[in-house]
Parts: sequence; structure tokens; C-alpha cells
Amino acid sequence: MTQSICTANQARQADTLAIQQYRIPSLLLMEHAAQECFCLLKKRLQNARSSVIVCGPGNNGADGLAIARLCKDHKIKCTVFLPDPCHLSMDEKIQWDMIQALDIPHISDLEPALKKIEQADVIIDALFGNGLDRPIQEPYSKIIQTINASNAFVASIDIASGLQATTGKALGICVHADQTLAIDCFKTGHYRNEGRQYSGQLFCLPIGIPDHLHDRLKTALLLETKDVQIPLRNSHSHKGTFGKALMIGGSQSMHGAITMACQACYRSGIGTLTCMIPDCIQEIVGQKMEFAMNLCAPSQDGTFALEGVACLDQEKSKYDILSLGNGMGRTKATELFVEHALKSDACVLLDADACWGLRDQLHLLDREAPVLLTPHLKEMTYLCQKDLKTIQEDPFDTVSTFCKEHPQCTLILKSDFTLIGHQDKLYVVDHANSALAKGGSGDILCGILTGLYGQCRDPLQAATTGVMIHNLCAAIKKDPASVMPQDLIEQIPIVFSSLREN
Ligand SMILES: NC(=O)C1=CN([C@@H]2O[C@H](COP(=O)(O)OP(=O)(O)OC[C@H]3O[C@@H](n4cnc5c(N)ncnc54)[C@H](OP(=O)(O)O)[C@@H]3O)[C@@H](O)[C@H]2O)[C@@H](O)CC1
Ligand SMILES: [K+]
Repeated sequence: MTQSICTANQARQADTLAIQQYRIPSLLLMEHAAQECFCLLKKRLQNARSSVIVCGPGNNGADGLAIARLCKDHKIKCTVFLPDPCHLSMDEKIQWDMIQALDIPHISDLEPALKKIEQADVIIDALFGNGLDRPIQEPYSKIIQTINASNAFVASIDIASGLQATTGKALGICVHADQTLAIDCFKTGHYRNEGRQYSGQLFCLPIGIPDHLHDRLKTALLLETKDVQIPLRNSHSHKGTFGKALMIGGSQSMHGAITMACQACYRSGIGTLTCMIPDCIQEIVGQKMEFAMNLCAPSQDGTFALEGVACLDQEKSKYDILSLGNGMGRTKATELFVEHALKSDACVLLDADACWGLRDQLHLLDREAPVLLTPHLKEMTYLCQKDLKTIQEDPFDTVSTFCKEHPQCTLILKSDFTLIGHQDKLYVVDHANSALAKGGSGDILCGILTGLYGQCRDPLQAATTGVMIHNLCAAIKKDPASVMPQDLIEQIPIVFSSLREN
């Protein structure tokens, strides 16, 4: 099952359709949710000296009560805390009656409950889920404050209580979860604004809502390794089969960027690779890259000179993909190279300084051949009319709006998770790893994408597979602080073969 990322409204609509159109009783969905949560938490609950399930006034609270019942079935002790038994949703009222009939320990008075929370080593947070619609007030703020001050392991059901499920904004105070057990689908609020900070480790649990309901009702899909496809390599092939790439970049002060990008490209299966650099770095780059052909364009002050673009014009028709940006610098020549590359018939990949070089000529994106763009958040401000804060607040909207306006583009927006957009499709790759938060990491991604595009000629396949490979390269047995770009490049063959085996 591919995991959908939904707004609160989309998740609610899927629930409603499952109940009304597919006649699945709401209590049955809830029982599935409770069983899945219980399975995941069972070991911790068994080993806990004291656990508390804190339940709010809606169906999120009802999930918590159903989990308490499963604990009783498995002879696991836990205490239910329901602060407001007079204010319950319909399903919660049914769950609450069962709790009382089964004589499961429960408290509703605040002071003894807060003591229990202070002493607990496992807390299940079922205060608020998808339905939180206003700032948290007393007594809930005091309860959340006590949960956050405790040393307990905290698991939030569906979403950390206090987070608005669509926006990920903390409405006043918010539970700081160690784990979040998303019910049926992830919520956009897990990824936006404070969502990442409060959610802890994320899991998505199926509850029997027919998967196809999310074909329409979703904002994005979370990509997993099983969803990506390394381009096939027929043994009866020659170097032309796997694409001809021209990678353009480098400058006196940043010659490492283009070298790393080219190494990653070659390791990612390109047929032939030519590297275009300013002639002032010819010697140093040439020594590092026997595998690539070098083309030198005239330089000025350590970067490409304006007249260097003639070199690109002479060459550009020979390639399947032109990739620009790595270590190129922000100069007039960069803008000119971007313009002339986009006026070719080849696929064009614009990375780093090339995204900056595009900022005043976005109309050039309306072309026949595909364009791949790999901005980070700041570089994204050059590609749309939004400031950094607005992009950070809603990267989903930023990417989907851009991709609708520029249907030829595949956009890869890099932050602590990666968003990939193409036309109306939106994907998330979430393998956050600080090993990638370093200079050189983007150049390696650019190389991987170029290599993959050469083989599959499908920008979206190159993007989804390339981002996944890049993320997996960082998952090595080295401390993230010490991972060097070269470590990532050396990991590429290992990741390729493990993905191909799968
Ligand atoms: N079939 C299903 O639907 C399934 C649902 N499932 C589960 O249900 C969850 C969604 O349930 P939900 O819609 O009842 O929302 P939830 O967040 O529990 O309660 C919110 C209620 O609290 C109130 N309220 C809001 N803000 C407040 C505040 N600041 N301070 C105080 N009160 C506040 C407000 O009520 P009001 O006070 O406005 O009457 C609102 O109604 C979902 O996350 C998942 O866990 C699963 O079991 C699968 C099946
Ligand atoms: K919750």
C-alpha cells in the first residue's frame, strides 16, 4: 500500500466515504485503528511500570479508549484519563461505557491524573486528532504541559495533540511525541511548519479504508524504496543506449562541485559523459576525471566568460541531457548559459546557481523538452513569487502550483524532506539525514539524476529514483557528522545493486 499524505479534510472525506458508501461501520474502523496501534505499542506497554492513556473529547479519544480495552484483553495494566466525560462524541460514548463496564482503571479528576502522568513511563496521547480546530485551553494545556515535562515515552495517536492536522501549526501548546501513529494516512500537518518537530518517528497504520478512495483524496504520496525503479540495463547495449550527458559547471573557487557531480553521474550509469568547465580549471579537473571528456570554454575572473556560451551552442545538439549549475557561480554568463541550454532540444537539468540564473527568464520553461529543477528552499524563491517563509509554511502548495504552471518541469524541492512534483503529481521522500545537510550533497544528487535520465529518458522516474538513491546513500554506518561527499559517491553502486535486487 502506497501511503497517502492528506489534509484534515481529505482524511475526513475518506472516512465518511468508507462509512457511507462502503457501509463500513465507524466503530469497525476505530477497532482496526486501535488494534494496529496496540500491536505497535504492545512491547512497550508490557514492559512499562506505569502507563496512562490520555483521552480527549472526540474520536481520537475514542481510539485511546479502544486501546485501553485491548490492553485489558492482553492483561496489560494501564490507566485511562478522560478529563471531560460529559463531552463525548457518539462513538466515544460507546467506548466509555465499555471501559466502565469492564472495570478498566479510569480517572477524570485533574490533580490525581497529573500525578499519574508524572510517574508514567509510557503515555498514549489520544487528546486531539484530526478535529482540533481552535487553540488549546485549560485543562488541556496543563495536561499537555505535564506530558511534555514527564520522562515517559510518548506515542501520539494520529497526530501530536495541539498540531492542526492540515497546517502543522501548533495551536498554543503541543504534545512533543516520540512516535506518531498516523491513522489511515499521513496528514500534511505532519510535514508542514512545526509538524516535523513535534511528531517524532512517524508510522502510518491501515484501518480498512479502501485504498482507492485516496486516488482522489490526497495531497501527495510518500515514496518508499519499493515504489522506485532503477532503469533496466539490457546486456545487448552500447554506450549510446544509456544516454549522452553534458555537465556544465565549475569555477576557480568551486571546482570540486562539478567533479563530484560528474563522478556521481558516471556511477549512476550514464553512457557517455562530457564535462564543460571554464578553461582556468582545466588542469585540476582533468587530473580528477579520466572517465569524462573535458570541454574547456573561455573563462574570465575564475568563471565562465560570456563568450563561453558559443562553446555550448556548438555542442548542445549532441546530447540527450544538459545539466548546469554545479559550482558555476552567479554571473551574467550563468544566466546566458541557462538561456542557451533551454533553447536547445535536449532535456535540461538546472541545479544550484543555474536556478538563480533562471530567475528572470522563467518563460523559457515553456519548451518542448523536459526540464528538471533541483532548488533548495532559498533557491525556490527565485522560481516563484513567494518569500522563504511562505514556501516553508506550505511547500506542498508551492510545488504543486509551480508544476501546474510549468507542465514541462519536474521540480525537486530540497529541505529536510524532499518534495517531487510533476504536473498534478506530488511525492515526498522522507529519509531525513543530517549527513546530507552538507556542501557537495546537492552536486551528487544532480549527478545521479543526470545519469538516471540518460538511461530512462523519463524525468519523473529519474527524479523519484534519484532522490531515493541519494537518500539511501546517506544511510551508511558512519556518524552523519563525518560523512564526506566521497562516502556518498562510493555508496552509489551499493544502493543501485540493492534496489535492483528488490
Ligand atoms: N470513523 C472515523 O471518523 C475515525 C476516526 N478516527 C480517529 O478520530 C479522530 C478524529 O476524530 P474527531 O473528528 O472527533 O476529532 P478529535 O480531534 O478527536 O476531536 C476533536 C473534538 O474536540 C473538540 N475540540 C476541538 N478543538 C478543541 C480544543 N482546542 N479544546 C477543546 N476541545 C476541542 C471538538 O468538539 P467541540 O468542542 O467543538 O464540540 C472536536 O469535535 C482521528 O484523528 C482519528 O484518531 C479513527 O478512529 C478512525 C475512524
Ligand atoms: K493525538
